[in-house]
Amino acid sequence: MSDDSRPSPSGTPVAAVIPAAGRGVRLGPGAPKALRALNGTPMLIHAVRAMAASRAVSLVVVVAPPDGTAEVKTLLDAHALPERTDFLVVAGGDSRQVSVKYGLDALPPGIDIVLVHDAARPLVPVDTVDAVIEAVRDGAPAVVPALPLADTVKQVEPASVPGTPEPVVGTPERARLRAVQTPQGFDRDTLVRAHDTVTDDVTDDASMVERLGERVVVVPGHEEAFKVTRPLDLVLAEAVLARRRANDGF
Ligand SMILES: Nc1ccn([C@@H]2O[C@H](COP(=O)(O)OP(=O)(O)OP(=O)(O)O)[C@@H](O)[C@H]2O)c(=O)n1
Ligand SMILES: C[C@](O)(CO)[C@H](O)COP(=O)(O)O
Repeated sequence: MSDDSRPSPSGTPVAAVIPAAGRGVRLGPGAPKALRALNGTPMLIHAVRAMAASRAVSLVVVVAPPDGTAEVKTLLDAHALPERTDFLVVAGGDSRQVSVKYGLDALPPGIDIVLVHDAARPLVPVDTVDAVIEAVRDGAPAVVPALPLADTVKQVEPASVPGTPEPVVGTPERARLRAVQTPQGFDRDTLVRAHDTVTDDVTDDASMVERLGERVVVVPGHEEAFKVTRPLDLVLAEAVLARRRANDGF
């Protein structure tokens, strides 16, 4: 998986926090989403390999389902992972935000850049990971990979009577919208401050940094960094893996 011929990027060590404690309700009944198999390998292992494929990443912290830390440790031991990377497993919380916080709390000193990467985005290419790291090293306190939208987006109000159509109240200019992926990359102190300060419910870490008034920038995301959320996404993920196998024997 990792290409050890790739030169190691210079700079401070980078850690990746992988929130993997969700249940995967939208995927349907079964094991916690991160532990479900893609091409015979747990989604989480694909995500861990995607982070460890970057030669800049020296530590991966997996935030496991609270009742699944032993199982996750066993999985990490059972799968071939780069020896140059260290791994830690901690228990997650009730929301993604809390799970990420628990991952941050486990980071040792000496890590200056932190990636936060969904276990549910198992197929992000290493070039995207490295592009995020590079942008943080270039001085941005927060970096998100993102893609332009294919669909037009409408803003709605809740329906006045449940079950009836929702009124549309606006159409944001699509050219200025981006669909945001992970890994999101941060200056560690900035991200820790955001998690210590912001109490609103948010759906990504960068929006916490935005609330601090700090600069957040976008780098190009990748279509293979999509989030496995609903059953059709599993079909797409298997197809991407089959294409990779056909192309380069992955
Ligand atoms: N309490 C939680 C909830 C989510 N996550 C993680 O956050 C990532 C993105 O969340 P999402 O895709 O929404 O996963 P789930 O919360 O599992 O999905 P659902 O909302 O369908 O239950 C996933 O890797 C998930 O494991 C987490 O670590 N802790
Ligand atoms: C962090 C994220 O993947 C960026 O698109 C997304 O916001 C996670 O959202 P979810 O509510 O956990 O599905």
